[in-house]
Amino acid sequence: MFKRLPGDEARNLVTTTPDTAVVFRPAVVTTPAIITIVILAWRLLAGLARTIWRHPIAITIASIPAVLTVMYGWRTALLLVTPAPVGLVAWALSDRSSFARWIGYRLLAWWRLIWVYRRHWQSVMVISGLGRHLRGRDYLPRLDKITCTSWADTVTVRMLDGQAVKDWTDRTDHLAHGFGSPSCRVTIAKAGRLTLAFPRRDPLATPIPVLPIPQQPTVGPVEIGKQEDGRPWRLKVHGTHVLVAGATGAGKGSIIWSTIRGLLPAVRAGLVEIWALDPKLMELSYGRALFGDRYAAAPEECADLLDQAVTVMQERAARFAGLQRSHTPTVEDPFVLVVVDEVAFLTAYQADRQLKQRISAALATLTTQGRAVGIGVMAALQDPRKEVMNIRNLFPDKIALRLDESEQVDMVLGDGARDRGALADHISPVPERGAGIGYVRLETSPDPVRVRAAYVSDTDIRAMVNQHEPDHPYPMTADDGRAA
Ligand SMILES: Nc1ncnc2c1ncn2[C@@H]1O[C@H](COP(=O)(O)OP(=O)(O)OP(=O)(O)O)[C@@H](O)[C@H]1O
Repeated sequence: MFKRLPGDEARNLVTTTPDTAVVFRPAVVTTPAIITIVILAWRLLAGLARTIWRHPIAITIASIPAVLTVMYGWRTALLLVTPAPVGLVAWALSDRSSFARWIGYRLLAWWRLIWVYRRHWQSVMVISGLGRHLRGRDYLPRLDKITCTSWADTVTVRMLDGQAVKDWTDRTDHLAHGFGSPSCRVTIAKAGRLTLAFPRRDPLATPIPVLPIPQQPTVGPVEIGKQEDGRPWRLKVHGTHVLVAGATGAGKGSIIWSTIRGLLPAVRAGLVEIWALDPKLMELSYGRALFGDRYAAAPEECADLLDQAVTVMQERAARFAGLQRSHTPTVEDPFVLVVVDEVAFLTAYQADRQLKQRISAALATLTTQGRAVGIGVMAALQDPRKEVMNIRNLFPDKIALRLDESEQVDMVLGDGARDRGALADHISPVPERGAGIGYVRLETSPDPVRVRAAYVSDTDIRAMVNQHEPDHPYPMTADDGRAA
């Protein structure tokens, strides 16, 4: 127990014994001013040398005007130097993206390094507990490199010896707020080094309008929206199974419909069949004509349709055995995508035990053996708990849209996904701001990617149906509702 004592050295004097007259006075050695000046000058020189060493091009460019002024006087220097900034402005105005790539983002990175990261580094590290203050010295993780993209800063750091990645993933909140960003995502760059991504703005803040139907038939990854870095979000459906989890109104429909839309030309070419299970009688019934007689709503019909899919799967497996190990879609053996909206209606909430077991067994069979023979399952559900969906781990690719609770994120995307920045429970419940936004964790990568699906409105679905099947038996009119 330390006790502060009054007096002129109060800050430095302590005693371990309460109410005692014994006082330890630290010896104060006055450093001569000249030594302090030499140390400061040395630090200044070392800093200058380090800057020249690290940024030779920037230093050369910055010193050209000064050198020209000394050699030829300021008028000539001004005349010689002016074309450079004028040229840069012209470049920026005429080709913004190449200017940003070569000059703009580099300048921004330098500015953000000085103004944001270096300025706040020490305080954020110490207060968040990632740095240590021991015996008067700060031990801080090293800030290595900053790069800027159109939407985020990527900061490479070297961890302190003995630190674990979890030490950082546990503190993403501290880091995000400390550096003035809405979030922070941590990925491993290499042993001992991490990459922290701090978004500066949200490129997914506004809804993405429906994407055009592809010109060519494709079963390859289907473009269904945009990734956070601005690149298209292409969802693989052939050769995998996809689980889409999200609370009510999270936008599961936009993922299902964007996928169907992207596959339409292949459906028309006979390379893909979409089998729809719509136990809620809401989402898929609206585009029923696209599925022909591969559409089921009543639980018994759904069970029958799933059994049919299993039969197709087994028949193909028997035929392919020993001949081919992967499936190539053909008109004879098209890729079958079984789309299930609200799968829990058929499993957890199904009162008929026998039917429930039949459906669960068929789904488990398809998800364990279907992908090699060209049968894929895309299932949507609201509640990802194991009691509701005990086969969720059989889906290699998972998408977490807005979820109600933070624990649900790891249930959908797997352990540690939320720590790695998949904040699906923070997605806005306001449809314009949050519907269709989610995090994807692909089989091949542990790092969740933030995405937004394009919004396929009722009018778009109607247009798809009318364009695909002008003579279909379920004509769509402007008055049709989704629950038709
Ligand atoms: N990608 C999107 N972009 C913008 N808004 C969207 C998007 N997807 C859906 N919305 C909006 O959110 C609303 C709810 O979407 P949707 O019905 O697809 O959610 P859901 O997850 O299927 O909900 P539920 O489980 O209750 O059926 C839509 O009516 C629409 O207004």
